[in-house]
Amino acid sequence: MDIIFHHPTFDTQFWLDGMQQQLPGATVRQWHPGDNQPADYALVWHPPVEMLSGRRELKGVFALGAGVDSILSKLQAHPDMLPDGVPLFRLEDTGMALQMQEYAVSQVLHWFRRFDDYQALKQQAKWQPLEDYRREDFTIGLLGAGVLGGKVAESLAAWGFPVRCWSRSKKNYPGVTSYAGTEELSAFLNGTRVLINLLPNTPQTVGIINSQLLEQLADEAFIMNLARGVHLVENDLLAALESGKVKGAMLDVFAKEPLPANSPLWKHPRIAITPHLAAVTRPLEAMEYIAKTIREIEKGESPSGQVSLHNGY
Ligand SMILES: NC(=O)C1=CN([C@@H]2O[C@H](COP(=O)(O)OP(=O)(O)OC[C@H]3O[C@@H](n4cnc5c(N)ncnc54)[C@H](OP(=O)(O)O)[C@@H]3O)[C@@H](O)[C@H]2O)C=CC1
Ligand SMILES: O=C(O)C(=O)CO
Repeated sequence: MDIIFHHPTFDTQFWLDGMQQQLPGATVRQWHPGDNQPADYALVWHPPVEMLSGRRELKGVFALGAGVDSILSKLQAHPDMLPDGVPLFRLEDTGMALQMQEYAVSQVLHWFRRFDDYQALKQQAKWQPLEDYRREDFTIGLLGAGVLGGKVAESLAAWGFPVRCWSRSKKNYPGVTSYAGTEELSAFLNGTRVLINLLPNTPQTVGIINSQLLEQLADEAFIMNLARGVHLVENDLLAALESGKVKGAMLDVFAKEPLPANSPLWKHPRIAITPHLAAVTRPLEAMEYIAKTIREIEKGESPSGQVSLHNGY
C-alpha cells in the first residue's frame, strides 16, 4: 500500500514515521511536484491540484482537519482534482471536541460570572459587586450540532445551562433541545443569549450571522465564532455591539486570516480574539483514526467520516 502526504506547515517527517508505525505494511512518502507514481491513499491539507488530479487509483483522500471548505472550493475551480468516485474523508473529533469544549465552557463561564464587566470596572479602580446573572436567563444556542457542536452542547448542558442546538437534521443529545432546518431557525434564535457557531462553511451558511439574525437573539447577547470567518458579517457584529444588542464576542476565525492589523475588531473593548486555534489537529489521534479508517476501507467496510460532496461538508 502506498500513501502520499502533503501539508504546508506540519512536521512531515513526524507524520511519515507515525503513519508508517500505524500501518507497518505501507510505504508512506512525502509528495513532491512531478511525483506521478501510484498511490492508494493521500493525506492532504491545501493540496496542489496536480497532487491528486488524474489519480484514479486512489482509494481515499484524507483531509488533515475537520473542515473541508478549502479543498471543496479548490475542487470547484478544478473539478478534475478529485477523480470521480474517490471518497474524501475528514477528521472526526480526533481530540478536537475536547479542545472546543475547553474553549466554549471557559468563555461561557467568563461571561456568566460577569468577568468582562469586572475587568472593565478594574480599569476604573471601581469596587462594585454586580447582580448575578441567572442560569435560566442564559440560554446557549449551538449553530451546528455535528461532531464538535454536539459535544460542546453536552458539556454546557452539564453545567446546568439551558442548551439548544440547530442543525439540518434533528438531534437527540441529553439535556439539549434540538431545532432543525431553516423553518426552525427563528424559534432557535428567540431567547438564545449565547450563540456559538460550529457550522461548516457551505453556500447555505456563508454570512449567516448577520444583522437580521443578531436582532432575533435575546438582548445583551454574546457571540462565539469557532467555525469559519465567512459565517460572520463583521460590520453587522460591530453595529450590534454599538447598539447594545450584543454585549460581547469571542472570535477565533476571521474572513481574512491573519486578521489585518488595521481591522477595527482588534481594538474593540468587547471583542476577544484568538488566532484560529480553538481546536487544532492532534497528530497522534489523527494518525490512529486515519489508519483505522484505511483498515476499514481495505476490508470493504464503509467507515464514517466521508464528506458528502453534495452537501459540502
Ligand atoms: N476554529 C477551529 O479551530 C476549528 C474550526 N472547525 C470548524 O468547525 C466546523 C464543524 O466541524 P464538525 O462538527 O466536525 O462538523 P460536522 O459536519 O460534524 O457538523 C456540522 C453541523 O452543521 C450542521 N449544518 C450544516 N449545514 C447546515 C445548514 N445549512 N443548516 C443547519 N445546519 C447545518 C450539520 O447538520 P446535520 O447534523 O443535520 O448534518 C451538523 O450538525 C468545521 O466545518 C470547521 O469549519 C473545525 C475544527 C477547528
Ligand atoms: O480542522 C479545521 O477545520 C481547522 O480549522 C483547524 O484549525
